[in-house]
Amino acid sequence: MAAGVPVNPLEKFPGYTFQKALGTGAFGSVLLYRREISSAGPHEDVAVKVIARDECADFNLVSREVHSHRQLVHPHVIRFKRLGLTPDKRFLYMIMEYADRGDLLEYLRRRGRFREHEARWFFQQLVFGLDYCHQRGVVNRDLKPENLLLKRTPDARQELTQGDLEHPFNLHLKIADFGLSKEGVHSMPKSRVGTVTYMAPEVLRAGPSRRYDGHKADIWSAGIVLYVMLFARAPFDDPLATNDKARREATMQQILRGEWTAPPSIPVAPECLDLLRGILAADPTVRFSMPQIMAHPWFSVGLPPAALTMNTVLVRQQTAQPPPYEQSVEEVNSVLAEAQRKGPPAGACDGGVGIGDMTDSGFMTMIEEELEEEERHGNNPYMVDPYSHGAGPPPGFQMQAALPRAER
Ligand SMILES: Nc1ncnc2c1ncn2[C@@H]1O[C@H](COP(=O)(O)OP(=O)(O)OP(=O)(O)O)[C@@H](O)[C@H]1O
Repeated sequence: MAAGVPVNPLEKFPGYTFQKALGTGAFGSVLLYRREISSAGPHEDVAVKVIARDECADFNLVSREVHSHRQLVHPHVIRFKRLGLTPDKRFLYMIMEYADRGDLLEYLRRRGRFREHEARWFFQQLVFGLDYCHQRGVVNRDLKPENLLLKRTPDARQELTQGDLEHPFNLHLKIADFGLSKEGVHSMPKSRVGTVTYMAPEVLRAGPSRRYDGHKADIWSAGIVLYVMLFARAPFDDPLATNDKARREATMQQILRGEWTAPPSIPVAPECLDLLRGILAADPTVRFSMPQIMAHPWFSVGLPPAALTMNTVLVRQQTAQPPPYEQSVEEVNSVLAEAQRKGPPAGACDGGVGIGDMTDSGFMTMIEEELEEEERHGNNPYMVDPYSHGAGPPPGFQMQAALPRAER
């Protein structure tokens, strides 16, 4: 639980019953609640992200996350439901759809690398979710297995005693975490954000005078996710580096050189390698676009033809008639405005997890404003030391072979 976040911040809310804490991120804690839909019976489980309203909260990021996320209504995107302030006004909360099977990284750890058709199943879902976000004008910029959540399909729930419920085909993948996303006119961001392992070369090279196309950068990250699912290791990495900083530097250099290979000990179909080569092309102008990925023979196996046009139809419908949002944009803006006004502090932020600190993967999440500030001071933001914010490397931090998640 993030520092200062009460055990049950919604305790005064009728109809909400606290279940358990789900985890802690850079900007708050996520809690599981059961919400009554009607007093007679039906209920739904929701994930509630709680963010302290003190100096730990960066309202630009929160506002960006909420506005990007709110408008995305798709089977492969976690649904945003509502934003509010706790009755004591000390915490912002964001109510979202709950994904009950954890994240893709944990799942990979539990199950080991996926077989090709299993990796394809998740990759297809990721691509459909991402393509939808792009068509709605939102680039994610932080795609990684930790931000891809899994939820049992409704059928799987009905067959509780049947077979392997943890089988990939019983799981739906949903993109979560739009904290680093950008919308519309900003879709050519000029900054580097995201987690190094999943960052495209042009993102590492970006600067105030060097913009990059966030769509192509997201496609690169999706390609890294596919590689990780197939081979249970990252394509760019130096596991033998003596320390985390050296490892990060080596990873960045490898990404910039754009050199990667598939482990010969794990054979995959030539079409699969062809797709990976198209996506992990260092030059974003020749990198596969969404339509190229969707038309690729490895990708389209098992898909009904209608699947390929589903997003275009959905986006057209949602543009003509906005989907039923739980909360109007005016209500969201008024919560954000109230949250930004001076109010009672929510308590000390001893989590040390401010901008620029270590992420799950032990790499730094680089936030644009900070990087631009670095450049204004003549520093190379590429060289920003993730430990310079006083956090230091997490105690006992050690990357596992390929799929690291540091203890918080
Ligand atoms: N909708 C959700 N359903 C189920 N679990 C969730 C949901 N949203 C977040 N979680 C879990 O809660 C934890 C914290 O999530 P959060 O989005 O705050 O941070 P993060 O993605 O881990 O980190 P960061 O925000 O620093 O990238 C994660 O372990 C995540 O898997």
